[in-house]
Amino acid sequence: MSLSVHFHGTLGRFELDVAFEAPGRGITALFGPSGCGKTSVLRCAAGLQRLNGRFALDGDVWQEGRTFRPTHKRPIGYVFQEASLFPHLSVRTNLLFGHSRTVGRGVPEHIRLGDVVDLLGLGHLLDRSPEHLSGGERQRVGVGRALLSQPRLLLMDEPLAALDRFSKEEILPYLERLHGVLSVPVLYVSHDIAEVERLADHLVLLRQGRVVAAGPMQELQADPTLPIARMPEAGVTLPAVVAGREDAYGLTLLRLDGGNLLVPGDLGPQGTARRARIAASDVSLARNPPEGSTILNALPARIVAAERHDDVQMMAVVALGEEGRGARLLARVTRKSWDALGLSPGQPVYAQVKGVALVQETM
Ligand SMILES: Nc1ncnc2c1ncn2[C@@H]1O[C@H](COP(=O)(O)OP(=O)(O)OP(=O)(O)O)[C@@H](O)[C@H]1O
Repeated sequence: MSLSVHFHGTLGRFELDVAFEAPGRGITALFGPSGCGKTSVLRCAAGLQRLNGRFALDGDVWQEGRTFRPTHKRPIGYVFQEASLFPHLSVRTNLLFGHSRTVGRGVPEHIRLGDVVDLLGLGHLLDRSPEHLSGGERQRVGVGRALLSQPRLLLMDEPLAALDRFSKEEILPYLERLHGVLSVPVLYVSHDIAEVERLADHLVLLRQGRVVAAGPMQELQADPTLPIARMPEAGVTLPAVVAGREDAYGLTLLRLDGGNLLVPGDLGPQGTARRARIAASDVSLARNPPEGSTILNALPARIVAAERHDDVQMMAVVALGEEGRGARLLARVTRKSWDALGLSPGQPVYAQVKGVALVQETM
């Protein structure tokens, strides 16, 4: 853990008291409903807002007691909802804007123009004017510009919120590549759970200025007591590796921790790393190996926890593998079948996976 965050104080009538630790690598998402304090935490991290508390990155203290490093002395890149690019400068010059103010003044260059151009697919746009870019392209330039200022921390505040669905889909794969390629940690604010699940490795759930839970994405997703498990789209995102093909049927075998899944399509050569999303509504439970079913995937697992979801449904957490030591899935099942099968935590079951949505490449 090398990002240590604690801010407390009041903003107008809003009380913020947020403390969490996060890894010094990868994307940490701050997620919660509108007005819960996400942007305020980011502004405090940037030094744009001063509340009491402490902020340290890799042991380097930016705020503590009377110590308060002003924004211009914090090695951060900040990406907002809309990139404010200079309209009279080319994309290349816009990209290099922060670069000249850091590398030009002796800051070591750990992120180079060529790397950013490759990562964000900007090669064909370099000589264009920002006025002739789509919304998604502008945001990619905004991200590139922030990275080229050689930040040690990237702050992203709803970077996709202003984009239409099509542009969002276009830019997401570029952002997905960020955490695989760069070692710069990212604090990422969003109120869109689908976006957060695609991008983040670590999650901080906020509510009314407080941290509800913080931890690795997978762990929090599989906690039936948290508000994200109550959302209709609840599910888990698991690391997976392509383990083989069934060419005759157009299927790919994906290896998860504790079990294998057959999924449609060509997901790349053996060994390709993927992120597989399995929705709670796509998992059902059986006490015996299912016979005569069209469902391809029935994985041995063990029930580890269960919560009543509503009047009709239960939310169960199952851990894959006969011993129940593997990855955890959520399963939303009716209370009626839960009772009829006499299910309870500790029992061995078969998790029937009806569908695997979103299978992304990770690098
Ligand atoms: N400088 C300020 N003065 C007074 N109130 C403030 C200030 N900054 C933030 N607030 C209040 O703090 C609360 C949290 O705001 P914040 O923008 O951090 O929430 P958020 O979770 O990012 O919301 P959204 O998702 O809608 O952007 C809001 O009620 C806001 O009005």
